[in-house]
Amino acid sequence: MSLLEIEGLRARYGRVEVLHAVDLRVEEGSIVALLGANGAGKSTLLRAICRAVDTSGSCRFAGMDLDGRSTATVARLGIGHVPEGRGTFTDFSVEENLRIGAISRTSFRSRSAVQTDLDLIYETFPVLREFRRRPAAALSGGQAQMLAVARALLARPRLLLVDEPSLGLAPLTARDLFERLSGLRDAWELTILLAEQNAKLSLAIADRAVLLSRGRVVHDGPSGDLATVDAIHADYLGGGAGR
Ligand SMILES: Nc1ncnc2c1ncn2[C@@H]1O[C@H](COP(=O)(O)OP(=O)(O)OP(=O)(O)O)[C@@H](O)[C@H]1O
Repeated sequence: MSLLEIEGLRARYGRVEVLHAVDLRVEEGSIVALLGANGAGKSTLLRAICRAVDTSGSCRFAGMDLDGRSTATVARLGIGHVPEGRGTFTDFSVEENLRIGAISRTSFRSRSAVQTDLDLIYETFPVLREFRRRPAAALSGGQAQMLAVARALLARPRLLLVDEPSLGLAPLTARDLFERLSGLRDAWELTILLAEQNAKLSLAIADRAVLLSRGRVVHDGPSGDLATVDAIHADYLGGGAGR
């Protein structure tokens, strides 16, 4: 059984369908890159998994049917979402943002477990420790992206959905962030579904790549395969982002 099993998933905004019968499997412990040009449907697919958009079709997480569940329930079941644009509370301090991430679990996990995870976050992202009393608004783009990922981790998700983390980052900053993301898999026993336009960065850390084009999966294969690289080139040159 895969951790995430999606079959025939459709999603729409109002009357416009933007995902058309998408099939996708994500194995536990893997990193899967969800690639595609602007408007391909990557963000919508992540929102559909979180039940934040009108969907039909089958979506199962750890064997549980997500149909009819609320976004909050999906989060409690163990799916963390780092949305495009980060979604941190800019007036709050870095540490307040992190503690907000842990709220969903404080009822059943002790405060010391949260503190242990905070320490682990600060080991992984030392700059967040350094700036923990600063407002999130004062962080650079790369630091803000680290905070967004870190905040999602504090809910202890099994599956982390990360939307376009490289957006707006300088190339070196983006590479550093992706290397950290890759390291999180082991340290946090995570499975990661990474929606990205930047194919090169994503393929460097992913086990598998799924290519979306106009709301359909047009390729699904190991990230190191030539067929995968060819499919991405063809799609991006054909009408895509060309990065
Ligand atoms: N809130 C919305 N209301 C209506 N249409 C939307 C909405 N969000 C996205 N869309 C449309 O859905 C389609 C898929 O968009 P989506 O944002 O999922 O693509 P994407 O692959 O994530 O693109 P990008 O890389 O630019 O973020 C696009 O045609 C887009 O215009």
